[in-house]
Amino acid sequence: MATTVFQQALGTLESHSCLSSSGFRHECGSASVKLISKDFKVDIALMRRGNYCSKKRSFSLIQASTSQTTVFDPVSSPLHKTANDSKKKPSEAALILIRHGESMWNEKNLFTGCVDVPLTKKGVEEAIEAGKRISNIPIDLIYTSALIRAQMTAMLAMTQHRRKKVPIIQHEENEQARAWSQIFSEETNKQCIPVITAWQLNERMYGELQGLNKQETADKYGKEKVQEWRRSYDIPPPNGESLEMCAERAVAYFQEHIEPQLQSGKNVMIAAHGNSLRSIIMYLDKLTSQEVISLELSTGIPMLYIFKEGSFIRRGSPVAPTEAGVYAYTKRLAQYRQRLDEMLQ
Ligand SMILES: O=C(O)[C@@H](CO)OP(=O)(O)O
Repeated sequence: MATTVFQQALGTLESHSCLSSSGFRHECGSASVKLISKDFKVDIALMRRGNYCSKKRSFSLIQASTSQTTVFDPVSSPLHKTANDSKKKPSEAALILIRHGESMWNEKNLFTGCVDVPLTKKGVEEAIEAGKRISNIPIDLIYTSALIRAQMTAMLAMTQHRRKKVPIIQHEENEQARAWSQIFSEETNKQCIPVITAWQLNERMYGELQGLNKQETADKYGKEKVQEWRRSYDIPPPNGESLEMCAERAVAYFQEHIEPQLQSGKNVMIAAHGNSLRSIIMYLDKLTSQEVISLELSTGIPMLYIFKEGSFIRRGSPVAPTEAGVYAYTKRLAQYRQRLDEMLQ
């Protein structure tokens, strides 16, 4: 083979790194994981500096059926591993964050919060466009909020994915729901991506602003007051959640459920909301409560992070499915992309 995708990608790494640098701090802390028993209990001492630092967490790593799905993947398939590779633990994984596409209340400029509003036609198109941008990035597991706009976005984005795996919502609300949604073909199972819905990833609860027009609210209470409710870190809107309160559930969920998946080498996509994702990005990028004020997320724009050796490395937003810089950072991503090309030619 003449020039591999990896080699091409490496050639452009430098320029893309510059493009994706956003002024946020990228240095990451470290996480140490210690196995303390055979029943999957782990003790994770998160030694991160910043607002969520120095928290020692102890929890059971629940072996959800979703995390046990054995998937054929050009990157992780034993067919492509060398004897040496198979001994190594995966130390890197892709993490895609995506805010839902435009909702019907975004269009009407209404405070939405936890009200369960669907996408507009434009939102549907944004989700499909986002799917094209990430169509070459491996995804083993999808997390969404419990709200339809995030779920629609994840599903629509996956219609564009080149692996053509089928995203399947996991119904674990009770034993019957679990039993009735079982798949009885191992082969079919391998071609599915589990989608886990979690209320903890919902938009922050906007209290008594939900359903109010943003402009009319600013006219009534003053632009500064409304901006404080919308973007300050610790001032909640009337009877609603501040970003800090939203972070308490969203970041805790991320740390307890999603980080262990990344640590085990699973590539994850999270489809959620402006503020639940702002709180997660604050954690990933170690933003201060001042810095997060100016963090704005557009609807339907995917953001890629690489989780590597306990650190999150922000790669920015892929502008196109073949953008070399996206694949340059890790050899695994480059190999995945190359094998996809070979398989799907
Ligand atoms: O209305 C909302 O729920 C959010 C996101 O659309 O609005 P804001 O931009 O004020 O956080």
